Amino acid sequence: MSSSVQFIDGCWSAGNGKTFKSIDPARNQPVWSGAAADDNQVDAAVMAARKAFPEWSQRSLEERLAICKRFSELLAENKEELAQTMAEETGKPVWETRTEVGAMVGKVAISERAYNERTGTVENDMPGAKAFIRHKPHGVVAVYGPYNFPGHLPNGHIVPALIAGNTVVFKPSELTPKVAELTVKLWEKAGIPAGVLNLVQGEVETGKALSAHPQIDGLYFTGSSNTGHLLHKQFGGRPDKILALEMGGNNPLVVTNVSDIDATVHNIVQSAYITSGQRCTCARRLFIEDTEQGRAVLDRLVEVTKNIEVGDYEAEPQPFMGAMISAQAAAGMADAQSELLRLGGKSLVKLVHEDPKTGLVTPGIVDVTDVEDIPDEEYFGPLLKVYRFTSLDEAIAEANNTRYGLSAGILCDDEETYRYFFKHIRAGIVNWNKPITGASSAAPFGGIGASGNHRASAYYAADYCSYPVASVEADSMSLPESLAPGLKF
Ligand SMILES: NC(=O)c1ccc[n+]([C@@H]2O[C@H](COP(=O)([O-])OP(=O)(O)OC[C@H]3O[C@@H](n4cnc5c(N)ncnc54)[C@H](O)[C@@H]3O)[C@@H](O)[C@H]2O)c1
Ligand SMILES: O=CCC[C@H](NC(=O)CCC(=O)O)C(=O)O
Repeated sequence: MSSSVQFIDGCWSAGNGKTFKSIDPARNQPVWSGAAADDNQVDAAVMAARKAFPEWSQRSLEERLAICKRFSELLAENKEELAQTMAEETGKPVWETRTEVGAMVGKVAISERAYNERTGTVENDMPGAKAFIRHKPHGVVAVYGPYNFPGHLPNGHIVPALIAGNTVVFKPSELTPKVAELTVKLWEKAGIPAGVLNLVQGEVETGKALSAHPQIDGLYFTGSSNTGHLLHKQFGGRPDKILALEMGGNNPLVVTNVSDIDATVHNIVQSAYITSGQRCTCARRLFIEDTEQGRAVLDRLVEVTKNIEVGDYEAEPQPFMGAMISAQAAAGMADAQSELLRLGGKSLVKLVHEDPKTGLVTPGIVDVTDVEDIPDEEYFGPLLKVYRFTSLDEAIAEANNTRYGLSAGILCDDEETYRYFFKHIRAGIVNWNKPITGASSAAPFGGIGASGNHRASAYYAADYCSYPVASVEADSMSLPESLAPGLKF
């Protein structure tokens, strides 16, 4: 059991709340355990961030960046240890967790560029004065992370928030506390001043205490749509607080008129099954034209899917898919499959959760073409629903028939078809002949509908990390030549 797991005001201390633990889902072994932060500790973390804000926000951008750059170097130096810990806590194969650490390393340079380009200073001449656009940090912000990218996604809020001059209270997923602890230790080593970044570990109670704290100025959340909606309700009537929500999706991928069947299937597999289907951008619904060619794509997809390697994160050669986050999550996917079959879906590839003690699960495909009233749910795992269609308009209408709107894509040879799709599809990420996962940190990242609240992250995270200030400035004053009616001087 780790004893000092909370990082508050520059000091590590034990939690005063309930003990919780993380489990290696591939091997069913304990990884980490510690006590949660109770309400008083959450309060202490927020107040430490409040106290640290004036000094941190008044530092020059260069000074703040120097610490962030040192953090980025330390991430690179500690890549293997962090990637190994991510693999143990999430079950993701190490080839993938190394990529995740790489994305964290790259985030600092991208966020610096985004800060300058999107929230830098703009100066315009006007008669007898200058007009300026400048930006100021909000103050104390809470950052919530999900388990599927326990390093990269919270990092995508923390780095731009710190660059902009905010101070942060970080509440990681309770399923990946060790990754959070290691990451914050690297920030400490990088020289982050006391109180500027605080870590409160714990389960939902800790999250609730933080989101309800009156002294936070904003909350940046990446996680499920359910939790995001709860937070949105909680922030109702609080226009003074900034809330950025990055949530899930029920993402469609359309296939029509493709000549390279293997390339098509590769894009589908990368979209549906990477990270064992545990990416918010994963394809959940595959629309395939009911033609000879469409059927050939589907047959090949079934064949390739049956051969996808699933296994332990350290296995050599490496599997494409590791374990899901928990045995419970894997069982949930098997239940989702049963429900689709009960509703009339036809299994094309059976998702199998063989060992109930682990999160290891094989990928599945269910043909739901003839099923009515399919739940508009994000099944967060390797289960793909197939819809056979006869007209593109019908496919697009069904693709849009969701409360979500995160990612969408089309695989087709013809550019006109893509342009038409682009015009009619509703999502924050729309790709052509590429997987719909693997979004770039150098682009905005967010969805519409139940997927987000129009505060896109990644490159646009800079936007929600500060507020714009408009100023008209003149270094001297004089009476205008013509006065407004009714004024006498
Ligand atoms: N759009 C994106 O950028 C993005 C990226 C990754 C994951 N996701 C989504 O995240 C989900 C998986 O992550 P998860 O299961 O860890 O999400 P989650 O919503 O269960 O948890 C996210 C965080 O919120 C906290 N939390 C949970 N309930 C809370 C409450 N009532 N009040 C305050 N805090 C609370 C958790 O402790 C955790 O820290 C999927 O739905 C996925 O699509 C979205
Ligand atoms: O699970 C959700 C995130 C998936 C991932 N998106 C990003 O990495 C966005 C880029 C960023 O935040 O820097 C993906 O699209 O695979």
